[in-house]
Amino acid sequence: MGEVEPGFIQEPEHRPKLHSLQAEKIPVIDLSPISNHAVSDPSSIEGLVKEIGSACKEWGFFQVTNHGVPLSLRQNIEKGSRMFFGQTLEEKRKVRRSEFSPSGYYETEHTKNVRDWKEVFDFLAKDPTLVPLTTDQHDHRLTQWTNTSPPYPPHFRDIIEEYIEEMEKLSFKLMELIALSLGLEAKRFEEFFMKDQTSFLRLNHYPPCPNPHLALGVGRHKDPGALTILSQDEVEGLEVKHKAHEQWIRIKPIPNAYIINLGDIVQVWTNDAFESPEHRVVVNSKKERFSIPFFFFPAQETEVKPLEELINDQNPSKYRTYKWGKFLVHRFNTNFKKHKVGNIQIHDFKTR
Ligand SMILES: O=C(O)CCC(=O)C(=O)O
Ligand SMILES: [Fe+2]
Repeated sequence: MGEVEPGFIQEPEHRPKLHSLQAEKIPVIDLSPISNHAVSDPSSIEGLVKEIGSACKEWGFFQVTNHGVPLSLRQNIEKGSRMFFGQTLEEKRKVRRSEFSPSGYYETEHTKNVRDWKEVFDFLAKDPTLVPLTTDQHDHRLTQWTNTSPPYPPHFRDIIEEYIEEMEKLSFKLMELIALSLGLEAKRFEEFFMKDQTSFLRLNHYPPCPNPHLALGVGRHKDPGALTILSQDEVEGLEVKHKAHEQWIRIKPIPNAYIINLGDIVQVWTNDAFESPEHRVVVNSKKERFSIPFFFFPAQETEVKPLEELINDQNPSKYRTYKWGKFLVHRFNTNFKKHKVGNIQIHDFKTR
């Protein structure tokens, strides 16, 4: 990626300030009380559940330490990602994603119709992943997405698969803590993910950018799934918008911690008690940056709507039900090409 061509340039109001506020305040939560076992005795983890609940309420964004993911596995995948992106464009394009499956390499993603300053490799957690064939609400046919294997570095696919298993384990634990923090049973969310989840892992590479004040690594957006577990390297760039102050805040990398953010599905399930935070990635002119988000997505047939237990006459449902699979396929189709209209958003299902 050489010049900042017009397709990358953000409208003036969305261009980044290169000296943003530092987020010392983003909660850092120690998961050691649950890192080696499932959440069996809620009373032993009351403090932790409270911390999770307030982090979700105030930010929808937090970091976790002592999360139980082996460091060696993280180092292996980070090294593999550097080696993969270090290849020539010609090599990487041999494993390009296609119109028929989102897995593979691509460097033309658009967020809100502006091109992102990044290149990406996507890998599905389940191979095959079952999804609707079309976005048409009345079309019940399904299709399968399958993975594209990165041929280099050697054994990279095995490393990715092993890493995804750890991401899934951590996601289930976090969803249990979130459920408890809402006064629900720990396993309340499990059914949506046990069979046919549509999660995927993304390797992001943000090359140095000659005009970092004009472009973004990823434009402002909310993640559409239930939650995201992000590994970022030591180069800063991720920014989150604080709900109350409306300011962009830079997340300071903590070595070996993971950044967790809630996605739109949790916002709908909780009827806006927890919100999915808007975030973006700023690039810089000197250093390249790598990150690895895991997007925890439910099964395609999931009907997303506020949970019965969390709505009542005083707090009626704010959303119409939508089918996750249709939403996902809609997103995939619009991200793949530049479109005149914006992406589908949970806002489209808002009733009040
Ligand atoms: O690279 C990052 O720090 C975050 C990337 C991100 O927000 C995304 O891929 O959805
Ligand atoms: Fe994101």
